[in-house]
Amino acid sequence: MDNLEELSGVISAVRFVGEEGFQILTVRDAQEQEVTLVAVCQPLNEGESVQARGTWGTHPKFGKQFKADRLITQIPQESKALGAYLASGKVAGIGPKFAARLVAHFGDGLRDVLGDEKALRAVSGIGKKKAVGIAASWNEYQEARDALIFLQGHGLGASRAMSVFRQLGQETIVKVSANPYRTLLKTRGIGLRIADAMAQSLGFELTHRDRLIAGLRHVVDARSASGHTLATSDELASEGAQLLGVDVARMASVVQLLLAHEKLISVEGGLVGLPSLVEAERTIATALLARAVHWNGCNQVRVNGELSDGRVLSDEQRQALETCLAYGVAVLTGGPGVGKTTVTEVLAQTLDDAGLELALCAPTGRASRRMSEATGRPASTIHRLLGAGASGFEFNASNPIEADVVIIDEASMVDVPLFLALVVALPDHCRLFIIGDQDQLASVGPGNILRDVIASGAIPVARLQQIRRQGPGSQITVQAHAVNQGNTPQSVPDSDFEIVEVPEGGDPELVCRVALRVATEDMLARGFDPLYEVQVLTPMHGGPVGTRALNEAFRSYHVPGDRGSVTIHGRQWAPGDKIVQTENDYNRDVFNGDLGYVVSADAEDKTVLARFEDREVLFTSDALGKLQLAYAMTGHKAQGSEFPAVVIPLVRSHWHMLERQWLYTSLTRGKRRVVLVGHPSAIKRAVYHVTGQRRLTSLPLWLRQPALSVSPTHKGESYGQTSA
Ligand SMILES: Nc1ncnc2c1ncn2[C@@H]1O[C@H](COP(=O)(O)OP(=O)(O)OP(=O)(O)O)[C@@H](O)[C@H]1O
Repeated sequence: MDNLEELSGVISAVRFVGEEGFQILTVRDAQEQEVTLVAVCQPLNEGESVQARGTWGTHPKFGKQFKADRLITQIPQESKALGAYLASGKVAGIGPKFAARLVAHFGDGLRDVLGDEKALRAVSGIGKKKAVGIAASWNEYQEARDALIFLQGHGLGASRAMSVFRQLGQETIVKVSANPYRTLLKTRGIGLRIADAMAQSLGFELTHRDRLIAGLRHVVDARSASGHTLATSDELASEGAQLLGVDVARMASVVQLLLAHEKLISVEGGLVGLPSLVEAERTIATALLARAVHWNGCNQVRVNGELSDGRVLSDEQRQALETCLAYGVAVLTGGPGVGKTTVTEVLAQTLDDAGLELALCAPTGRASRRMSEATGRPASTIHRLLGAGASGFEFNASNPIEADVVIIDEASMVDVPLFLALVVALPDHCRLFIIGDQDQLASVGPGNILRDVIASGAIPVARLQQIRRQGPGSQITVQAHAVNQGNTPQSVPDSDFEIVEVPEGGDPELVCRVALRVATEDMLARGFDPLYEVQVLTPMHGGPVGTRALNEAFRSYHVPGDRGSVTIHGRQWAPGDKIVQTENDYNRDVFNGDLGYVVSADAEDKTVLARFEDREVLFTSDALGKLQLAYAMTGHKAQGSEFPAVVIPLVRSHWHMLERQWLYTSLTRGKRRVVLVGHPSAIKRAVYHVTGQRRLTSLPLWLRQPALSVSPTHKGESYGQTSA
């Protein structure tokens, strides 16, 4: 049972109508008291009777109000009230004039005839067309109302009910009653828990086939959301059984059912996966193996290993370059400062000199800009290279990109769907070089491309191990390698790496305050601009030292007293606010992970003007949800980006998120200064805690299966048959 209270009354005023059905209303309740009702539901009008369930609360500015969780409207029976209701424009074709005529003609019987076009035609001034229009509109309105009552009656909140009705339309009741799982799970915003509650309310059995299938699909989706493309059948059955509270044998038979219907695909050794992902990995393997052969064209390329600035490649780097030049596909990998960029530069120059057309790309906007700066050549995001737009990718298997060589940087971030899109869009003759550090955090999306390709042994890999970034002050690189090898990092005086320890056991907010001082006053004293050059990275969003708390603290420092801030959709925007884009926006040319600064915000137009590097971009209301404050961000969000200085607060309360790969990735984001601030035990935990869980994927299987190799486009020995 919920603890919701009831409120019923008649709407006496509509005070505010926002987006997505958000409304603030005045309601005259049964005691003739005027109260404030806040609801997210279908548009309501004055004169309408409402019955709401929800909670009373007090808004800091607007005082006492009732927040509705469920809300149904009642259509008045009494002719005068119904006339006022219709006069408000609720039913298409009826305004004040016709409402009055209808009331005069039908009196208290009006409600019963509104859906009957023949009866309506008896009223003077209502012809056939008008009568048909009114009846249709009324019936539609009634159906909508019935659907909302039905959905709420079976436990959906008012705003969810409205969203479901908007997506399913007039057939809502029939569709949902017949198969709540299939229907509701296809609608945006509804997950298994809600669909299941609805189905239970409709009387579906716990062992209903649709419930079991929906549960199993949920388990499979959750696995791919955490990066796997495969699972064992036993795992799926037991996780599904636990989720739904049914026995494992029953779920095991559902796994078999989905396999029989090819909704799951069996790989080998009891492993199963989603057909789309497994097929994608198989296609990737085929495309890579086809290129893993000696490439004749480059025998003519002369490699002298000299850079324009006089640097000469080390032996290790030269070997790496030669491996890349010898094959149609190769991986160039290594930790920070080992010369990946340097080798890429020479590789690109050599191939360019050979007259080949190059395309350089990286998974994020920031990484591609950095690649371009480092190599002195144009580079784009992978999405941009593939011509991504609202309707998908312009370049694909039937319309390949025009390039002889593709070099992709920060490959650890690329997931299976994006890598698939890239490899299928390569022309047959195109070579592919994959550059990245396999010890960085894995891609957000499913798969483990870089690690899998390296581990398979089927694709040539050039490994760089010697640190080339020299100098006594250059400790970031040294300490990053130490962390990667499981050693506790050391604070080195007068270097670019420092640890500021905060005593344990006290208030975790102390770490937040010390981090603030380190990232502002201390950085300023060392010549860094705290707003533009310093980035704070933390493992999580919540808690006293998560992004939310840190952003609040840093905002108070950078925007004291909310200087010049305006409120749009309940969020504050102030000139100078540091923000990050959280999804790719091709219309605005702003990409996931891009950092910007608010220039101005307009409460009236609900727009925010922000500067991204040297461009100003206008964000309209619909795009604001994709922007977040970025004084502090998670290490995951910063993947692929670099900053002049990085401050990393670490506290014991981050415990379960503290992990070596995360720390390694975060501290390699800083180029000129990195400071760890926090509890010594939290730093140790981050170094020693290695999440043993590897992603279970099918790419290594396909790469190792010789039967899968396709005949190479270019004649030559395949990689596995040579001594390279
Ligand atoms: N052969 C070399 N001779 C002299 N300096 C070198 C050589 N190779 C690399 N360096 C220098 O070492 C530093 C790191 O090299 P580079 O940026 O290529 O490494 P990276 O692996 O791309 O590093 P990160 O991943 O941290 O960006 C640079 O300052 C570079 O100029």
